[in-house]
Order: sequence, then structure tokens, then C-alpha cells
Amino acid sequence: GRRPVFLSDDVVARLLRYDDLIPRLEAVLGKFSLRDSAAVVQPVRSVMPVVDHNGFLGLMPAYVAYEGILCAKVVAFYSREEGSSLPSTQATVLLFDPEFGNVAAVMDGLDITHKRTAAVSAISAKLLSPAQSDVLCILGSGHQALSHYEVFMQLFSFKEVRVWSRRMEMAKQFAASVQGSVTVCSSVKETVDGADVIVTVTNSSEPVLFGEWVKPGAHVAAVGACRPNWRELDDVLMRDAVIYVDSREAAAVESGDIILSGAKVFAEIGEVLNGTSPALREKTTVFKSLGMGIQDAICAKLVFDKWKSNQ
Ligand SMILES: NC(=O)C1=CN([C@@H]2O[C@H](COP(=O)(O)OP(=O)(O)OC[C@H]3O[C@@H](n4cnc5c(N)ncnc54)[C@H](O)[C@@H]3O)[C@@H](O)[C@H]2O)C=CC1
Ligand SMILES: O=C([O-])C1=[NH+]CCC1
Repeated sequence: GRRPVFLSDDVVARLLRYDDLIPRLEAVLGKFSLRDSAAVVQPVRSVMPVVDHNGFLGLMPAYVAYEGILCAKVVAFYSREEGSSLPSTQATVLLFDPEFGNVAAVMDGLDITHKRTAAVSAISAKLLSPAQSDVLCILGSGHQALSHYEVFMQLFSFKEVRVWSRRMEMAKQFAASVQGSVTVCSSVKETVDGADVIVTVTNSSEPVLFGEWVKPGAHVAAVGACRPNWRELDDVLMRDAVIYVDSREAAAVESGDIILSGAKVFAEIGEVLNGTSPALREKTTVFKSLGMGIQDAICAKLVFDKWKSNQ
């Protein structure tokens, strides 16, 4: 039958694992950076404001031809008041049969969004963090903070993990909710002091991380601020760091940190993976992540294949 299956968030979460995901994400990011439309087609997402609710709806189609994956994610993201009980992100993924064009599966896209974003940040850290990385900092304590914590703990062996959140009680809750030991800090300056890897995962639209506080040589994975007038990083950091992105085209239209600072993009992560651009890990590096449809497509196919093999 041609009737799509529906996979709920708990099913998706159970089937999606970082160790399956990371090599496939590395492969697709590399293919993307070749700009070979016979292998990967992925336009910059179209984003429509949802004016009454201070939010946006993004449509993220992707065709990963070399894997036979046709997919589209629809993602809603809202600028919520801190402490709001309303969700800041919702997502649904449609996986198509590329031959017929029908929808084979509809799946909740929240766990996919959390995990693939964190996995891509971890890939950036594998390539760009200082050779000796002891201290990890997470700025923000929401969903992305948690997925980033999980995958960074799986992949690396930091001696210390610190977390900051604008409301300290949220950082305390975060620290209490995870298994390992996490130091809760009261200011960003104190959190990032001497840190090797800094993950920014806030809903802020203004800079929270300032270059003067960042240790030379540190690596920053900047995950929030996905609108052209939103910032998470200041001009000093954007000017002093070597800037890597997931997609040059997306960065040029969506990243306030890049557009408003006038910073030059040095390379895509895919170019580093392909060996066509160097990983300057001894320099201060920023990976400006915006999120890509190809990342969701890879996850959706993984989940669907695993689900089918369990039937
Ligand atoms: N690059 C990518 O691929 C993706 C990026 N994102 C972005 O990641 C960010 C975090 O997403 P989630 O963890 O799902 O959201 P969340 O709502 O679960 O957590 C947001 C965190 O930001 C903090 N926050 C809110 N306003 C703040 C402000 N003005 N200053 C400092 N902190 C503030 C909150 O306290 C909370 O800790 C969002 O900006 C989201 O748009 C989300 C999905 C994918
Ligand atoms: O890639 C993604 O799904 C998103 N990036 C920013 C908000 C949601």
C-alpha cells in the first residue's frame, strides 16, 4: 500500500543513535560541499514569519540522490519568553518514495532536530577543537543543550563541563538532570574562562558570548541565532575567529552573526571533511550552524530503515 506510516517522537528517539548518525552526516556534508547536483540537491530553506506568535515556519526539502532519499522537514520556531511553557521548536519530517513521489513516512521531527544538530556540532569539534581539550561549556540549558551534552560526552573525554543559563535555576535543573558532573556558573564570562570548547544553544537575539572572554585557540559551536537580525556572538569574536559554516549560501542569508559583523566565511565543514580546506584547530574557530535539510533526510532514512527491519 501507498499509505504513509506515522512514527511518533518516542519511536524515532528509540531508533536514532549517534554512532549510526555521525559517519552518515560526515558523508553527506562532504557531498554537499562538492556542489554536485547529481549527488545532493538542497536549496536554502524558505522561512515564513508567523507574525501573530513571534515565530517562523521553515520548509527544508532535500534530495540526497546518492542515497535515494527524498525528504522535507517543516519546522516551526518561536521566540518565547524565558520560562514559557510553550515549546520553542516543533518539527515534522516527510520521507518520500523518490520514484513515485508519494509520502512513505511521516515522522515527528523533534528528536531528529535535536540529535542531528548536536551531532554536526560534535563533528565540528572533532575537526576544530584544540588538540588538548579539557573544558567544555554549554551556554543555554534547553533541548539542544541536552543533546549536545549527550553526544559530546559520548565522543570526547572532557575533564570539566560547565553550564550557564540566563536563569540560574534552569542551569541547576539541567545539571541535576544529567548523569555526569556539571558545574553551574553564574555568568558567561566565568563559564567560558579558559574553556576549550564552547557550545552556544540559546534563543537569544543579541550577543551572549563576547570575544574578549574566549581563550585564543578555543572552538565555538554556535547553534542559535538563525535569523539575519539575530546574534549570539559579538563582532570581536566574529572578527578574530576563523569562521566555518554548514552552508555558505544559508550563512549569507540567515546568519546575523555573519551578516551583521561582516565576517568572512573561511570554509564549510564539508570542505574540511573533503580535505579541500584546512582545519585550523590551533586558531580560535567558530562553527556557525544553521541546520540543513540533508541532515534531516539522512536521519529520516536511518529511522525508517530501522523501523522497517523491526517489522
Ligand atoms: N543550528 C541548528 O541546526 C538548529 C538551531 N536551533 C536553535 O538552537 C537554539 C536552542 O534551541 P532549543 O534548545 O531547542 O531551545 P529551548 O527553548 O529548549 O532552549 C533555549 C535556551 O535558551 C535560553 N534563552 C532564551 N532566551 C535567552 C536569551 N535572551 N539569552 C540567553 N539565553 C536565552 C533558555 O533559557 C534556554 O536555556 C534556538 O535558537 C534554536 O533556533 C534549533 C534547531 C536546529
Ligand atoms: O535546522 C533546523 O531545524 C532549525 N534551525 C534553526 C531553527 C530550526
